[in-house]
Amino acid sequence: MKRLLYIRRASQVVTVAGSGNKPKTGSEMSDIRVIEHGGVVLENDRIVFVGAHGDAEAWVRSFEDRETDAQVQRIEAEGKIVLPGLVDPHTHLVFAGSREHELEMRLNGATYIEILQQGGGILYSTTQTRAASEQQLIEQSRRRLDRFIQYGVTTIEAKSGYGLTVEDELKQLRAARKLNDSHPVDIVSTFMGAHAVPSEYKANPDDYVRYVIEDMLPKVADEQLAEFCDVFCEQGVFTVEQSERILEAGKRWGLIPKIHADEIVSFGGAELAAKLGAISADHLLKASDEGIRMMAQAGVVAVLLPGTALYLMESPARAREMIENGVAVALSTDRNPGSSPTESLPLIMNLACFTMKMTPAEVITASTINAAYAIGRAEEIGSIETGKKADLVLFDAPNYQFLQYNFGVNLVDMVIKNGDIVVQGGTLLV
Ligand SMILES: N=CN[C@@H](CCC(=O)O)C(=O)O
Ligand SMILES: [Zn+2]
Repeated sequence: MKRLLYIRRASQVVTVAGSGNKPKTGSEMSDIRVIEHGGVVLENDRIVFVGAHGDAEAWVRSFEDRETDAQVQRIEAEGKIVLPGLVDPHTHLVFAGSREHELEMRLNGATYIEILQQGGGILYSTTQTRAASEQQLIEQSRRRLDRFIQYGVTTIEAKSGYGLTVEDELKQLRAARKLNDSHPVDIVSTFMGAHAVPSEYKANPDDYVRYVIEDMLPKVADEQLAEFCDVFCEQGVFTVEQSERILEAGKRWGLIPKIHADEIVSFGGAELAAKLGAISADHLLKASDEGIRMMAQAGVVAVLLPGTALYLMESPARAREMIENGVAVALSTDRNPGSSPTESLPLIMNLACFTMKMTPAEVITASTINAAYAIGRAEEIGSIETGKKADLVLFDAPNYQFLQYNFGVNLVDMVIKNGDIVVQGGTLLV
């Protein structure tokens, strides 16, 4: 028997359609294709119709005439807006513990990199993650996923990078895979063995680079545990040359490059992303003019993380210059234990408006279709178009601007994942 879910009379359906086969750039980022008083019809896990109310009613009636034993569940969405399920293209989901003790260190003047170089930061989380079992990682990360979906996020990318040994990196990636199989949020995995140089290699960072290339990458590829390879390319972490070696090796194993680029200093990360044809370069607080120009030309998506800039008390990335120069911009929480402990992508969307001067329409593009491009999923998710996955979020808002106008509140009313209602009235059902 066929089963339809029909969301009717939404005050707006924000489809974010029309990107063709590339991310939205420049003025396209403002073109979010809103249908006033619209409806969306889902059949099992697919979108089968989207349009104005009258057309949606006619479509469903004709369907019911044809399929007399079909089940149609109607969801009244008056006063609400419907968006594609939000996509978070940069998280460090799987780790153990937390680092609240670092907040006061930073308030007293210690920098993020100084804390890392003293064995704290990423290395502190590495110690905790190494000590945790795969099952413990799954349990801690599942709670984070539950919060993600309550904020309307239906797909995330998740990186390894708190193991920094073969076994512990594999443990993180296997945990992500099991979570993907058991939780409604879809997880796309990235191998990030080059997140920091572990203490045991402090004196010989190049040996660690070799270890990542020769010992970690083949195993990750062999178990098909990741689609992307990422590197923290930063002064005091991995040099441009080391990053290039790792990402080129990743490519040889079929992993698509991503880069943590120009976060703390202008370091050539954006330029390297363009040179390697990376799918995204992320952070970019200190990206150079030339780096921005090269990214636009090479079609590298800029994944911007304004929550991290705020948390590190730094100026945010130059989103306006990027958009004006033709770079496709996406947004992310950067969920991690040390520089962005939040699952609230809607808060990040607020921050993108208020700290980077992105408009509400650009922010929606950046959190849906462009984010989907940043993780190679744009054919399936990121917009409300027939044939795409039935991943939707309904916000208790009369129009899309209302989302950015309100600040730090969760307006999610309903989340539909693969055609199933998983959040209703803001409450998690699964
Ligand atoms: N900058 C490097 N990595 C993470 C932070 C990881 C951590 O501090 O634990 C980031 O993207 O912000
Ligand atoms: Zn990160």
